[in-house]
Amino acid sequence: MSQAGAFPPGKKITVVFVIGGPGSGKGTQCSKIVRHFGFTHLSAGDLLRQQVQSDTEHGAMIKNLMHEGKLVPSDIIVRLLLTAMLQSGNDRFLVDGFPRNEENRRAYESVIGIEPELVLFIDCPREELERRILHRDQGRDDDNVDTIRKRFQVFHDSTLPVVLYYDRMGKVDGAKSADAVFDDVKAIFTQLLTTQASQGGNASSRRSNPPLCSVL
Ligand SMILES: Nc1ncnc2c1ncn2[C@@H]1O[C@H](COP(=O)(O)OP(=O)(O)OP(=O)(O)O)[C@@H](O)[C@H]1O
Ligand SMILES: O=c1ccn([C@@H]2O[C@H](COP(=O)(O)O)[C@@H](O)[C@H]2O)c(=O)[nH]1
Ligand SMILES: [Mg+2]
Repeated sequence: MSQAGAFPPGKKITVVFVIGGPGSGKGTQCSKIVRHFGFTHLSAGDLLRQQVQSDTEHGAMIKNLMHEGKLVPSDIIVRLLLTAMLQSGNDRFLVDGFPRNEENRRAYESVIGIEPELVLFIDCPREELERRILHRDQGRDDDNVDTIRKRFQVFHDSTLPVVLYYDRMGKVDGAKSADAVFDDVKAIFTQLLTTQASQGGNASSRRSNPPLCSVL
């Protein structure tokens, strides 16, 4: 059953999914969007890492799956996202790195049920992604050559098909500099928020709107 009713009645909630390969700059762009457009950034990976660090009920299982580059069960991540959304008090959310597969998408739809108004897809060649991750130096357990290969495989096999499910997709060239990518992101968000303001409502990602940007 959808939890959209868990939000204050009459409050319009805007959700944007931010998707891209490992190291494509999702977190980097989300920080800029937060500063510029006042969204709350919910990184699915960060929420899971917090669970590992706080040694919670599922901490050990999550740690092992992440180390293997595998996906954590949908119910866990959806519950974390919903809790973070409700706690934030905001009405604009960037969901970074989720959904990762079809099962994630369905679980989100049935539990949270707020259709994303945009799927921002950050496209970047694999060699560049690998280079960035191996230079990231943030102490992430999964930033090693073996796990990176597995994460790429999951992205290619499971995540890309989910991106294609959505009509309302904004695709940017993530191989440019972070500031140049943000120029493109800014244009997409400005268009989204302007359209929302003029329509006084949602511009849902599954309605027959033209894509904001070129599709894959
Ligand atoms: N456009 C860019 N050009 C060069 N380096 C970048 C760019 N965007 C981000 N980076 C760098 O690449 C690394 C990965 O970026 P970031 O953590 O934002 O990616 P991500 O998509 O969130 O990755 P993950 O899926 O692994 O969480 C970081 O070190 C970041 O500083
Ligand atoms: O929806 C999700 C998001 C993430 N994971 C797991 O976390 C790691 C790291 O994710 P980042 O987005 O790169 O921070 C990912 O490889 C998965 O193991 C997940 O299971 N579900
Ligand atoms: Mg990230």
